[in-house]
Amino acid sequence: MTTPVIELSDVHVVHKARTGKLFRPDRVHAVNGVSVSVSKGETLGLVGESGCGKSTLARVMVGLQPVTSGSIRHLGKEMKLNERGRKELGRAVSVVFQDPATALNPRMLVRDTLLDPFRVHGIGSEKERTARVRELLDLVGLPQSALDVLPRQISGGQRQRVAIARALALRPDVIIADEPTSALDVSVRAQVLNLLVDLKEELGLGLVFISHDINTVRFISDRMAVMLAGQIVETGPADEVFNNPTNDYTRALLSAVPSLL
Ligand SMILES: Nc1ncnc2c1ncn2[C@@H]1O[C@H](COP(=O)(O)OP(=O)(O)OP(=O)(O)O)[C@@H](O)[C@H]1O
Repeated sequence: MTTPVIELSDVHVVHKARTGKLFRPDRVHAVNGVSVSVSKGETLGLVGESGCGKSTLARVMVGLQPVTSGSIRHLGKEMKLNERGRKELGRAVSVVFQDPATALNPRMLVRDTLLDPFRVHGIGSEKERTARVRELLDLVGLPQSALDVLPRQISGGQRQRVAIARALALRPDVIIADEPTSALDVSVRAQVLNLLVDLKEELGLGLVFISHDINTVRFISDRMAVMLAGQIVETGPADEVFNNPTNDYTRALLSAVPSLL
């Protein structure tokens, strides 16, 4: 078996609650003992309803969220979440967020948005950076003329392609796509999903696809993990989970019965 690119073991994250209302717990156990991994060339689908801890888990994987306990390994090496470890994880794993309208700087030309990761990490000469930026546009199916526009001058689907290009800039091993199509028009959702799948295959990436929609997760994933209240309650090959769910909550998601939780 190949070494997973990212492997989390028994990760816990406890947030301090945002408001200290009466009768409301002052702590939220957002991730409660999660062990999960993703390998190169594999799509792991993470499904669960709003508030179950998916985004917190995504932030852990990219090194942005300190963990209360548990370990994170990158290519078998345990990562300490100090400045160096965070930087290493941040290069190996990148994220595509839900809404490209807010994820992209509205005042930055696409060219500068794509050059930014190289500038921040001090990588390459100006000429090498420009060549790589042109390559990135090709990879995500955008014309070179897109370099000189602002995010608001292109469509939502094109903006998400820019966000995907930026996520690919530093040649990560893993891309985390956190509800990457929910803010887009229905008509362009399938195109963006197909682009992610094509890129995963072409570049041998690990892809973590996060969604509350189990049907989309099944369509895109090799393996699926179902999350409920900070825990993974079911995991396995996507078709198996979809066709023979063993957990009641997975069954509820599949039959689209509104959950009372
Ligand atoms: N920085 C934070 N401080 C305090 N509580 C937080 C913080 N981030 C998340 N939470 C809480 O932790 C729980 C899990 O949130 P998280 O955003 O990870 O879930 P999610 O499944 O991604 O939800 P959504 O799909 O709505 O983003 C929620 O109860 C949320 O309110």
